[in-house]
Amino acid sequence: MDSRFVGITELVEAPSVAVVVDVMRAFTVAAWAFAQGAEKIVLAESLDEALALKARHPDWAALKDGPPAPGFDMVNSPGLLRSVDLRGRTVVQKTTAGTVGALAVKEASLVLCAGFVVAEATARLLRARGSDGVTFVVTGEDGRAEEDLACARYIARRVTGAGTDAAGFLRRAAGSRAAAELAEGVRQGAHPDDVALCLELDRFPFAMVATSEDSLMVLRPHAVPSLADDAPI
Ligand SMILES: O=C(O)[C@H](CS(=O)(=O)O)OP(=O)(O)O
Ligand SMILES: [Mg+2]
Repeated sequence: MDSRFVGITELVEAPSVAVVVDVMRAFTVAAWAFAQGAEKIVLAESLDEALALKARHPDWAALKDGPPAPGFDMVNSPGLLRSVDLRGRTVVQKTTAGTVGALAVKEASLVLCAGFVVAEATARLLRARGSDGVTFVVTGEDGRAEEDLACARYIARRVTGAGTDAAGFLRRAAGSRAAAELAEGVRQGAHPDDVALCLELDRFPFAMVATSEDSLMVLRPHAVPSLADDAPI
């Protein structure tokens, strides 16, 4: 498999297969939202669009990064989200990096959103699809965020090679600027457990697939194929 690792601004044309990586924290949060029962996540283009969607659908739950804000129900923190009951709910998510990265590749034929918590499921889905080339969108810090690069490279290795040791990749992510900022309280809307939760390898058994639905980009959990189906097709 040919893997490319690019920042959001380096995307010139829609890749065929895109894995959009945001470890801290958008796609760790998205995975927790599904674990808490959310049916789907609508990725909003802007804060205004998120609020407009919420106004049109008052039963939806709107989520943004940074501090809490009027009109939004939740912030972009896995530690805070893990105690929220989201059964059957639609979540609208808008963050600085993760959701922007996913929307930047909305024309791709397959868009997966990922972090360490869904790494193996993501790799297995790519393996099952037999994808020749995968573009990993490293959403943080113009493509240089250590936590996203480490996760992207780990997933790429898991697609092609068995038995990749995760420890070095997780260490690299733990030493990232994002981890330090979360630990030091620089990033708002955070819980003390956020870094640890973002570094929980394979916490969830599903991948996350984004598709266009009624002109919105919608993220849903996707059960991965069983081991028996793992050979490329
Ligand atoms: O909530 C986060 O951790 C970040 C916010 S920022 O990029 O540090 O301002 O958003 P995300 O899109 O989840 O990286
Ligand atoms: Mg990030």
